[in-house]
Amino acid sequence: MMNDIKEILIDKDQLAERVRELGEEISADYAGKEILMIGVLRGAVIFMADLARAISVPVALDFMAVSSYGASTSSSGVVRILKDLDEELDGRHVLIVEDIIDSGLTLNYLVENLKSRRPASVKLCTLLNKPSRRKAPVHVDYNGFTIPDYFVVGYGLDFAEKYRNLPFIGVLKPEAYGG
Ligand SMILES: O=P(O)(O)OC[C@H]1O[C@H](OP(=O)(O)OP(=O)(O)O)[C@H](O)[C@@H]1O
Ligand code: HPA
Repeated sequence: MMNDIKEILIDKDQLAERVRELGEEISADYAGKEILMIGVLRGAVIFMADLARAISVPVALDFMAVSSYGASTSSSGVVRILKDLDEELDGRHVLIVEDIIDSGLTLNYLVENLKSRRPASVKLCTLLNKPSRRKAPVHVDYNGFTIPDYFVVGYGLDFAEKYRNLPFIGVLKPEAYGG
């Protein structure tokens, strides 16, 4: 797997430190409340597992699966719900957890979808943000790192289901995705 990586963009220690900071900020903002963390499968799982343990207020976990990419490096623009929530959102404080916001199409759709279920609040936390690629507006409440327009993998992020278990965020060599 390492042979396919051009450079390490964010190493393991930088990830751990930023997750700790986000956890502190979120814990302070939600003092006295309970958070329903909604992870967007599958990429957010690793970030979410670490972030949940960095938060000191009570959290409940639920997951949604949506798809807009398939085995491609650019979004098709069509968001499909593959798995819906098990929890009701009525009166809950929802924190959506994502690994990356790229075109914004996935989150633009998801935020509106979740708001329509009458939660007490909806906020968004993303590990990575590529604002230069935005096609649809998304309000980001908690942002781990703003990154340039590179196709990145690792720490949950994949290319065609590969590289999710790398412990860092790395830039994929173009030849690894046929570019
Ligand atoms: O801002 P956008 O352009 O919509 O892109 C962001 C979405 O794309 C990725 O998911 P993907 O569909 O690759 O699924 P995965 O999480 O299973 O890898 C990522 O996890 C976000 O959900
Ligand atoms: O850079 C990326 N890497 C992996 N998955 C993604 N989904 C949107 N952008 C990316």
